[in-house]
Amino acid sequence: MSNSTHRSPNNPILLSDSLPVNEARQAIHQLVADLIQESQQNDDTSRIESVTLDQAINRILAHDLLSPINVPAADNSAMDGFAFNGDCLSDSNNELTLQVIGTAYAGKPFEGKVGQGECLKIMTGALMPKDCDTVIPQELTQAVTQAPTQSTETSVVTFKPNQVKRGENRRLCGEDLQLGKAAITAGRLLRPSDLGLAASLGIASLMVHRKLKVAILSSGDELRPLGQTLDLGSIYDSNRYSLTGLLNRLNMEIIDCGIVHDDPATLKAAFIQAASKADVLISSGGVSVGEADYTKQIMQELGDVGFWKIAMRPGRPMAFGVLKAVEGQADSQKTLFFGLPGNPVAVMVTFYQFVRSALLQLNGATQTEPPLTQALAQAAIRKRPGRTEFQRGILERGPDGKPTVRLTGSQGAGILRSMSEANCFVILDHDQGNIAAGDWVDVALFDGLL
Ligand SMILES: Nc1nc2c(c(=O)[nH]1)N[C@H]1C(S)=C(S)[C@@H](COP(=O)(O)OP(=O)(O)OC[C@H]3O[C@@H](n4cnc5c(N)ncnc54)[C@H](O)[C@@H]3O)O[C@H]1N2
Ligand code: MOO
Repeated sequence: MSNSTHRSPNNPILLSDSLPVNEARQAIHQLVADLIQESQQNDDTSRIESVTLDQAINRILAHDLLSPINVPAADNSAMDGFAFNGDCLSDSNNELTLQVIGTAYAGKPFEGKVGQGECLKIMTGALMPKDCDTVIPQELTQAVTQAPTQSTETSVVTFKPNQVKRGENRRLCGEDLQLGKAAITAGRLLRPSDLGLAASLGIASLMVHRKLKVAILSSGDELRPLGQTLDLGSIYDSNRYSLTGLLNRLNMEIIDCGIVHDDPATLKAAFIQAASKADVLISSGGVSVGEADYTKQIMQELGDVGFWKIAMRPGRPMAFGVLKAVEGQADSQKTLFFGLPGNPVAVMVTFYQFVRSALLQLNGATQTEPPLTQALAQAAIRKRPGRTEFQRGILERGPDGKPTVRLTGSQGAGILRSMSEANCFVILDHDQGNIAAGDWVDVALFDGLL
């Protein structure tokens, strides 16, 4: 990371009492950009690997994928119907009659010549004969068999010449993809359609950025692992499981560092260990005012980490910066660090708002922002201006067909059920005040479908 003050997580601007969400996002984006630049200078080719298409979903394409062929490879029919030369078309409403001289099937082209007054029965996907440029769909024609003993190949079809325009219902060579042009550009988070597209080009494997190694740990004396009986005041560690789910959805390689208790030496050892193995470390808990003091001290020794109070709810306290695997060593491997607040909903909100985009950016993705949509609030929502709020909601279609959203009950930062029952965040802007029933609000869906 650069030592320039404006890029440091400890920048004085960032220490303002409440940092607006957008400024926090910008600072994270800049630091990640610096880390990427550094690794490019080191010419780190180990960050790229080849994977077969069945392993490529949710990976990030490392180089432009150039098409080795035209798609389609030749002009072909987009409809089941009759192919002919458009010279015979006109604005006339009078029936035109063409002689059917053969059939072209997908994968079995017609090799003969189609002359004036003639046409060819053609199936969707079949190659267009070179004399033909237009296809009339079968349902717009009437087949007239010339003589009961003759086959369809010698029958005629009639249709109105004003029902189709020259060149219609034909897919042109290269109209989908052109030979040598980028079919998918570098930085794409690969979706099912991209895998299909690569396969349609005959490409069986893709060069992708290697999975990021993301270490996770939970900090807190009250935390117990699953399987242990709870004593008074202790709770099960749920954050590591929410984080595991979030990271699996992004196809990251997870290094689970377990629960670390509130002891400076243990915490420091855990951070050093995680930093020596991982590209990114995400911890939860231990960043609020009371607890941050010794965490701050450790962070200062291990790297450059800022402790932020962000103008958002939930997710107000958060630590962010870089850690080094070896204390005080300038060229030690750098690990991006997110110290998320301990409250279970705050963990998921801060992951959504800050960590997700940073991981995608660090992993080479060009499009890192999740899409937003809008819905009508089913009921009034209380909101104080001066902070961004991430309420949990259910997006559904209202009786008039318009998208509406309702909140999932109590919205406390520790109430994980409010997340579990929701299918979206209702995002209320920094300057936004109370919302009235029927107002439009921003909504971010949890699930991507295609
Ligand atoms: N005086 C102040 N107190 C607090 C402030 C503040 O600004 N001033 N901020 C509050 C907010 S907002 C949050 S969020 C929390 C964040 O504190 P920590 O990050 O130090 O988190 P903890 O205190 O460790 O835990 C908070 C809460 O979450 C539970 N927790 C923690 N880890 C886990 C886990 N892995 N699985 C399940 N639940 C977990 C923990 O038991 C606490 O109930 O600080 C406020 N206080
Ligand atoms: O903002 Mo805290 O992060 O409420 O949970």
